[in-house]
Amino acid sequence: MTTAEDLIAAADAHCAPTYDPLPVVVATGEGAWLTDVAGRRYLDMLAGYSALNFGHRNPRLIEAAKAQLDRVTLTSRAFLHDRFAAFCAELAELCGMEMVLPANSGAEAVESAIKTARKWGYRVKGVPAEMAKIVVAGGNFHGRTTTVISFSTDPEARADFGPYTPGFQIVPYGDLTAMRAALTENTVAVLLEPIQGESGVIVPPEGYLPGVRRLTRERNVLFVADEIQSGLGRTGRTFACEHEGVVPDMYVLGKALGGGIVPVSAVVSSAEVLGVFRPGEHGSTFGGNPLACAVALEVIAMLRTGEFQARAAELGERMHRALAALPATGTVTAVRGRGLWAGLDVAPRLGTGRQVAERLRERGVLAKESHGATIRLSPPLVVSEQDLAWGLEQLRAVLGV
Ligand SMILES: Cc1ncc(COP(=O)(O)O)c(C=O)c1O
Repeated sequence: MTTAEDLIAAADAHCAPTYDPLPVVVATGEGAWLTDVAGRRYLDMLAGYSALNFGHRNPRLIEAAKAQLDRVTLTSRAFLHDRFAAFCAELAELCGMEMVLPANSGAEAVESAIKTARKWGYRVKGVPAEMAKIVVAGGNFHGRTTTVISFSTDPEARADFGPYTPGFQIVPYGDLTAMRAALTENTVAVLLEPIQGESGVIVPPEGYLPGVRRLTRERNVLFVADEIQSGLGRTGRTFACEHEGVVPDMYVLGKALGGGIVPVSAVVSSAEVLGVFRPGEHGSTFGGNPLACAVALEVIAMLRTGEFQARAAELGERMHRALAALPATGTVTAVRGRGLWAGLDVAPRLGTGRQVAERLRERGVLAKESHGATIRLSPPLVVSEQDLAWGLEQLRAVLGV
């Protein structure tokens, strides 16, 4: 039998070393649980960075995917297929918008949103050629492509990948005064995560998102919400923006939209904004493919029930109540988050976030560190109350409380 050690060594030998995965080799998954090649079970408290909101191999999604596999899987956009119109219409409706630009990965959708905002700036707002500016926040994470890392403030993500794409201005996250000062007549968009995921689950101060909405409306600037990680139920609402009653001009979606089965992403906006394109100006061979549409349609139908959002809100409240007790123990210096999503900063005496993640793994819980001392928790929204409580018990045991 091939052991986990053999498989890890083979992956190390043949895969570009862009990741440093925990030493576990998964063989199967179901709901909130993964099983490794030796048959050991782990509670998945990461859920593919929120791509698995509906759990591993969700039966409804598997059924939708299998049915579509038996019909047609790819046409490219050269021909329409019979799931495409429904996918666009239903996703637009879920977002309270009118049009969809389909893509595959999160970064591709962010790139598409940037291109959309620039076209809109030149064709609708009347910004002079090559002058469009997009305002983004410090600590952002929007993906790994060259344009997207051009405005990253994370040296690790950015170093040695230049030359960088111009046209972006970085302001501190959560600072409305800085945002107001940054908006000029050539600003076409503000691009923000309503909660910053990769940075450690940073929730902006109350009033920030409505303030950005007000400012962008006053200055005729598009408010682009990257809800790739925060959206589709994770925070207890369909969109994180909803917690403050904010409706952006554009949503960027990905991850959970494909139910953890197929990569699906999209830009969703008004007909005025997405209608700026003409055929030939943008495209994607796999964007909106039949398999992606079939799975995403089922994801949308599941979100329409409101069941997953309610579950994230209820279990999230329990989780945050349990986590809120940790700072008093001196093991954790800060707890942040919303819904079934949390970032904890571990006290330095407990070691690095990575070391804590390793100790969690030894106890049967998979979670991931981010940036040194932070541990992120984002279990599938289908996790049972008992399993979640067990996972949090393992966390307390690792912290020694
Ligand atoms: C907010 C946000 N935007 C964009 C991305 C990039 O998505 P992908 O990895 O699918 O390109 C991520 C991924 O973590 C994300 O969290």
